[in-house]
Amino acid sequence: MYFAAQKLGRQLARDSNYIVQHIDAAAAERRQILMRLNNLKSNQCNSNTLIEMRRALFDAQYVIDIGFFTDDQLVCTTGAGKLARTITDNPPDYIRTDTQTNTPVRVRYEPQLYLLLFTSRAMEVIIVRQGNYNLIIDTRAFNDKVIESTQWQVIYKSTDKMFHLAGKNGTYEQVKNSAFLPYESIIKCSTNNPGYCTAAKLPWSQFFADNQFLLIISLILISLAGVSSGLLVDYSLAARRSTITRVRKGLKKGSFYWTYQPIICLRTGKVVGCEALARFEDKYGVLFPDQFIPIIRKANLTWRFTQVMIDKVIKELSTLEVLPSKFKISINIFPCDVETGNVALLKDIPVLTDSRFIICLEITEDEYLDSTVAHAHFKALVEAGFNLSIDDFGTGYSNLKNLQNLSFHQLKIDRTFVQDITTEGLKASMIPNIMELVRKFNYTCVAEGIETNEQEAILKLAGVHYGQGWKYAKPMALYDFKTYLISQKF
Ligand SMILES: Nc1nc2c(ncn2[C@@H]2O[C@H](COP(=O)(O)O[C@H]3[C@@H](O)[C@H](n4cnc5c(=O)[nH]c(N)nc54)O[C@@H]3COP(=O)(O)O)[C@@H](O)[C@H]2O)c(=O)[nH]1
Repeated sequence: MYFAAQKLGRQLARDSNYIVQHIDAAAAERRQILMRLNNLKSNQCNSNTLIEMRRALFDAQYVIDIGFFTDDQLVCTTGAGKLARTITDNPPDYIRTDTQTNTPVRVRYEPQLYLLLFTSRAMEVIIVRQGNYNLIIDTRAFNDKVIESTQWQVIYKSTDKMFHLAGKNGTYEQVKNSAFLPYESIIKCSTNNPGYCTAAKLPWSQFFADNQFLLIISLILISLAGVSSGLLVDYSLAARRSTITRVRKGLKKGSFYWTYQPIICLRTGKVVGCEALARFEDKYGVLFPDQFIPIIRKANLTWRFTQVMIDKVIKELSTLEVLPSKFKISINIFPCDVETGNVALLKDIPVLTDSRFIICLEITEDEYLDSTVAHAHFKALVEAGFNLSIDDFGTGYSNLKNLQNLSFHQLKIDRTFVQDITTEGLKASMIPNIMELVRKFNYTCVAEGIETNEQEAILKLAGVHYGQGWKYAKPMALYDFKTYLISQKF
C-alpha cells in the first residue's frame, strides 16, 4: 500500500504539473499576442489589423479566435472578418491587472459559446480581453492526453472569490474540503501566474485498474491483513472495467470492428474507394476512436491493432462481389510503426499483396516521415504496389519542401480546413496553396469532412480530386456499406 500510495502521488503530481504547464503556456501566449497586437495601436479594424490578428492566430497553440473591440463593441474577428453588425461585450467574471503593462485583463468563462467561426457547435472557452483585443482560448487545450486523473479543474482565486476556468466544476472545492480518500487528490498552483491553480483527483480504483501488478501485491497484503473480501471484489471489478484492459481484451476477443466510409470522385460523383475506420463495443459499452487510439499508442499495441485491422478489413471487403478490382481501400497506419520499421512487414502480408484492391496506406504527417529510413520504407512499399497518402494534411508537422522526396501518391486535406470554408476562415484561404503543391508534385488530393454542397463546390473549383464526408455517407458497417454501394448502382 505504501508503494502504491507513492506511485499514485507521483501520477497526481505529474498530472497537476502538466495542467499547470498548460496554464503557464496559455498565459504566456495570451500575454505575447495581446501585447504585440495592442502595440500596433490600431484604433479601427482594417485589413492590416485583420492580417496581424490572423498572423498571431496562426502561430497560436491555445487561442482559436481573436476579436477586435472599439469601446465595448466587437467589430471584427479572425474567423468571421469584419462584422456586418457590431456585438456588445458581456461583463467579465473577474478583472486582473497585467503586471507588465499595468492594464486591466478581463476574463470570462463561457461554458457554451457559439463561435462566429464554428456556428454549428457550442464550445467551452475562456475569453480574455485586454486593450482593443480579445482572445478565445479553447479549454480542451488543457486536456492533455497523458493526464490520467479522472477529474480535474482549473480555477482562478482572487482574495475573496474563486472562478471556474476549465475541467470539472466543483473538483477544487471537494479536494480542498478533503472529500476524497487519502493520497487520491492534489492541489497545485502556478508560481508564474499567481492565483491560477488546479485540483486533480485519481481514485484508488482507477489507479489500480491501470497498475495491476500493484493491485495484485496490494490485494495479497490487504487480504493477509484480513480486509474484507468486498473490497477485493470492488477493486478487481474496476480493473476489469478499465479502458486499457478493455482495449487489450477487446483485441483478443473481437470487440473491434471496422466501418467503411466511401470516397467519391468529385468530377464524376462516383464511389472510387473507401476508408476503414475502427469502432469498439464490448459488454461494458462503446469506446470512441479518440478514447481507444491514444490507449493503443500508449500501450504499444499499434502494430498488433493494425494486424487485426488488416486481417478483418481485407477479408470482409473481399467478400463484397460488388467491389471491382482496383477499388481503393484506405487503411490508417500509425506513424510510430514507420519509426519502428514495422511498416516494412506490410510487404509480407499476403492478404494485402495478393488483394484485387489498391491498398492505400494513410499516414498522419509526422516529423519522422522525413527521415532517410522512413523514405526507404516508403519507396519499398510503393514498389510492392501500395499507394501512400499523407493523412490530416495541415495539422501536424509539414516540411513542405520535402513532399517531393516522400514517394507519396496522395495528400488528404484535414477536415478543419474544409469546415473553415463556410466561414471563410484562415485555413480555408490556404486550400489554393495546398492545391498548388498537389499539382507541383503530381499528387492526387482528397478532402475529408465534406458536409455541405457549398464546401463540395468550392473544393471542386479548387481542383480537389476526391471527397469524403457526411455529405455522401457516414462510416457504415459492412452490411450497410454493401446496401449503399448497390443503391449507388455501383
Ligand atoms: N491507426 C488507425 N487509426 C484509426 C483507425 N480507425 C480510426 N482511426 C483514427 O481515429 C481518428 C478518429 O476516427 P473517426 O472518429 O472514425 O473519424 C473519422 C470520420 O468518421 C470523420 N469524418 C468523416 N467525415 C466527416 C464529416 O463529414 N464530418 C465530421 N465531423 N467528421 C467526419 O473523420 C475521421 C476521418 O479519419 P482520417 O481520415 O483518418 O483522419 C482518425 O484520426 C482516424 O484516422 C484504424 O483502424 N487505425
